[in-house]
Amino acid sequence: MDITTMVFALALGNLSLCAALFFFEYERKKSLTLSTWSVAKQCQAAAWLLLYFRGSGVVPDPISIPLGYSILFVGVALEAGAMWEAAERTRWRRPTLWLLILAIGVFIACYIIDETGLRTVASSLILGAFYLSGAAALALGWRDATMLRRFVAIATALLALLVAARGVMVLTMPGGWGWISNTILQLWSSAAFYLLMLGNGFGYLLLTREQVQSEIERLAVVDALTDCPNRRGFFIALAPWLSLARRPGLPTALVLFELDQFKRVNDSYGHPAGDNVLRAVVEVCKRHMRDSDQLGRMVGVEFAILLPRTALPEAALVAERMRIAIESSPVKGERAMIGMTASFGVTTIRADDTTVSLFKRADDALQAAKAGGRNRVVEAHAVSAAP
Ligand SMILES: Nc1nc2c(ncn2[C@@H]2O[C@H](COP(=O)(O)OP(=O)(O)OP(=O)(O)O)[C@@H](O)[C@H]2O)c(=O)[nH]1
Repeated sequence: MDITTMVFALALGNLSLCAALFFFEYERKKSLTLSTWSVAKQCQAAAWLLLYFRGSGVVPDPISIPLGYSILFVGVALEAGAMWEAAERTRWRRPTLWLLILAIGVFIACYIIDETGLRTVASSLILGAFYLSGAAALALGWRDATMLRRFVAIATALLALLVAARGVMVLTMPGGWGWISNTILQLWSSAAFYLLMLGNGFGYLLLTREQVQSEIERLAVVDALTDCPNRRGFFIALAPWLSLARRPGLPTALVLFELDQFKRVNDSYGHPAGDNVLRAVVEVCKRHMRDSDQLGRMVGVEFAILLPRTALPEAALVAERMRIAIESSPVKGERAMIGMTASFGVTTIRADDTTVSLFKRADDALQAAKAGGRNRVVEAHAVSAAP
């Protein structure tokens, strides 16, 4: 395959990726990362098309070369940026912008000085460096990465080095090295671009897939609104403490609390304000917890706190501190400060407890606190002792 045909294949490949992305995004809300990658692919498609038309003699060199390569640099730099963004390193934009300005400046200067040799050195080194940056983003979190992701990172790095090697060869051995002539190197370099197009496509899809997967796994155990464990996450944390309760030693306490008359907050200030109150209450509670304590959102406005190695009187004291803190920490709403109170039920895990019996006891105490006028702490034994 001659170089012009390879460049045409690169243009077509990038164009087909653009088309696939366009239809994928058509009915979806665009994510920022996907947009960056889309623009990268569009730039690359436009650049390779321009370079193909140069090869076919349609667009003259003084226009197609500086413009085509500048657009290609932008495309490859954006592609690397999309990789960094997908790897949750979002501060790539400013350095990339400066590097791009520098790269385009150096390339045009090299082109003016020497239309073939120096120009090839500059373009190969610049493109190789940007591709290497994408490989580095893929290699982040190497230890936990899947084999496929490691493969894509290594393949991208090796191909990037092959692209850059052409520049080094042209600079150090302009006449070629043995049977490796400049034409063969040019062909290899074009093949490397082709494989990079495919490899980076995989790389990008892998990164985004991993991100979505980990978010799904996180949301299975974490409440999206308050960012504390949900019912499932809390029960997972509770399980070992239930088993430990069968052995002699310090007890573990469970505090169950519910915000009082929360419906009124939603009705008076709106649901978003209610959400803010929930987030603020969680923050207030966290300030009164030890590192080993565990807070979870059970359902609606009901929360549970696990207090390891804490006896009932101490747990009641912690609950009382939280009750006072919630009462004295009104949340700033759009129209007014929103005051809040909560009712608490406190118990400790018994040797024969199951999750059901434990929560039933804590809930009975909580309901007793509600029935007793709300904004108070009730210990479970007081409920059991009641006639
Ligand atoms: N803003 C907001 N409100 C919620 C959320 N989850 C549950 N709620 C609301 O919380 C309110 C809970 O009301 P109830 O448990 O019936 O009772 P209450 O108004 O809190 O009154 P008492 O429990 O009797 O003190 C309901 O209006 C729910 O819609 C949430 O995630 N965000």
